[in-house]
Amino acid sequence: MLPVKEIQERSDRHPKPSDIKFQYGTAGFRTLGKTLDSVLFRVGKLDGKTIGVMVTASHNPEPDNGVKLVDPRGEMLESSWEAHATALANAPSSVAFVAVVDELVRATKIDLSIPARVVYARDTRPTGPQLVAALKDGLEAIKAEYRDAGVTTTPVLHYLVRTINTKGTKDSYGEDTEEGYLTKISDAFKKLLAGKPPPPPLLIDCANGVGALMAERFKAYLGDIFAINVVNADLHTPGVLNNSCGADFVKVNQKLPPSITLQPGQRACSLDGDADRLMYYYADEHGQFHMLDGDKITTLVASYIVELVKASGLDEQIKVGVIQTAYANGSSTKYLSGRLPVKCVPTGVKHLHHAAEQYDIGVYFEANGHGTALTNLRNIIDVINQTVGDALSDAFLVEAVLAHKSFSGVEWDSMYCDLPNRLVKVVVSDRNAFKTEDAERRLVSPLGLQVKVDELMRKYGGGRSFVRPSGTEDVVRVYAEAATRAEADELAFRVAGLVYDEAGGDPSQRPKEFI
Ligand SMILES: CC(=O)N[C@H]1[C@@H](OP(=O)(O)O)O[C@H](CO)[C@@H](O)[C@@H]1O
Ligand SMILES: [Mg+2]
Repeated sequence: MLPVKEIQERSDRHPKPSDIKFQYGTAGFRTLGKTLDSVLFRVGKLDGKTIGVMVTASHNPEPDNGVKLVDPRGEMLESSWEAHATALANAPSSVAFVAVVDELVRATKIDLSIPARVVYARDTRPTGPQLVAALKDGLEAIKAEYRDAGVTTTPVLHYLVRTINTKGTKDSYGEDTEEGYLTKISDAFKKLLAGKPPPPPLLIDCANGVGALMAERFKAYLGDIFAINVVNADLHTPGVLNNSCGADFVKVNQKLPPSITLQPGQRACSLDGDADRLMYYYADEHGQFHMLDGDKITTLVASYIVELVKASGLDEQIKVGVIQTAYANGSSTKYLSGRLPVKCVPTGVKHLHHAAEQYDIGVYFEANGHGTALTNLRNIIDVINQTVGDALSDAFLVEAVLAHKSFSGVEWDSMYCDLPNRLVKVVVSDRNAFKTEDAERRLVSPLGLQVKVDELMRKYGGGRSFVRPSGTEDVVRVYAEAATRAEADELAFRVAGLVYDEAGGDPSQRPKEFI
């Protein structure tokens, strides 16, 4: 029996704002932190097994917050559950909410005699404690068993969910503690590096977010085999989170955070606000900045794995594949396609991860640095978080591969040369009017718009552009790449102008850079 009265009474304390319709986007619910209280109260009611709830808005500005749900395997929520989560979040009243819970229990045959189990964590955002309190209230209303993992990274929470659910089984993934996580990854990294000269010290920009806590803790576990230098680790000053630093800043601006100076030849990396995203970069001999994004990481790691598999003579038995999204740089796709199967899927780690599982070894990184490799190779398997992209463990993997190949940033970067590209946001009145097919590479709606995009593309040799609605922000994104910087910009701004006009944008507000 559902404790209806209890749920209803407590739900009344967390009313849903009537003017908001919550959407489960590319990476969960995400919006201004202060509007999310009712969502947090409601999201815990999902399953009989241990699931995870991560309160974070990742690379978004500090006032935003959000919630990511982690399935019992420690992976991103199955899409079938997203509809349930959305229905729960949008029930207009506590009475309607109870009815949705009731319907969910019946439709998915949840056994109410087994208490729901939830482990939750939050990043360092100021709205985190209040949202966690709402979540706790919701969990108590349904008499769930819960564990508070405190302030930690998204990958640690994914790790905890997997270890809790596999505890004592043959699939045991490790100790269900932060120490277990740190030990597992650092031990495997040390084994991978055995016999190789230690990599040069690595500067890690933690975006003034929770990744700093974990990076600091790793130091003790890495001993003297690998030195890390943690910067942008201010967890106290208001407003600094993801501000002019972190993975998103580097990717979007294609430049160093102003707080960082690199010596010629030095390599460094940036995490995002919940440490599941990684951008690498280095300074060349003239001190010039070069970015090594998710596509470069895919290329480095996948090529290395292909070499290992070939060297072991197992290339007939072990299927290695790469998964990308439409945002992958065309040059990376070209380079990789000549060497192994490459598949394109819609944006969002949940799509990439599930596609990667179809291979014996599946490597995926979004261009913006979310990713991991799912593999059966011992040592590699342990250094990489198998549940979700994990910026710190990904960085260790990169360092290990570079050490094995005796590569510096220069050799890594020269595997292929990025096509100049531009990403533009277009604010429209209804982004849901934009619908896509072919892994988001083509528009099916608004009708006729794709034909016009195609016409523009044909004018640029090697040009490629596509339009899709964002799943995390209220905008439509336009991506373009072409042979030169100027052409990539021109194509992107032309397509952006087209989208703006087609969507009925106000001519007086039209951004001046749109052509
Ligand atoms: C172009 C781009 O960078 N899109 C990002 C962004 O998704 P959108 O659906 O494009 O808003 O946020 C996602 C979650 O963090 C991330 O997985 C994805 O790569
Ligand atoms: Mg993130």
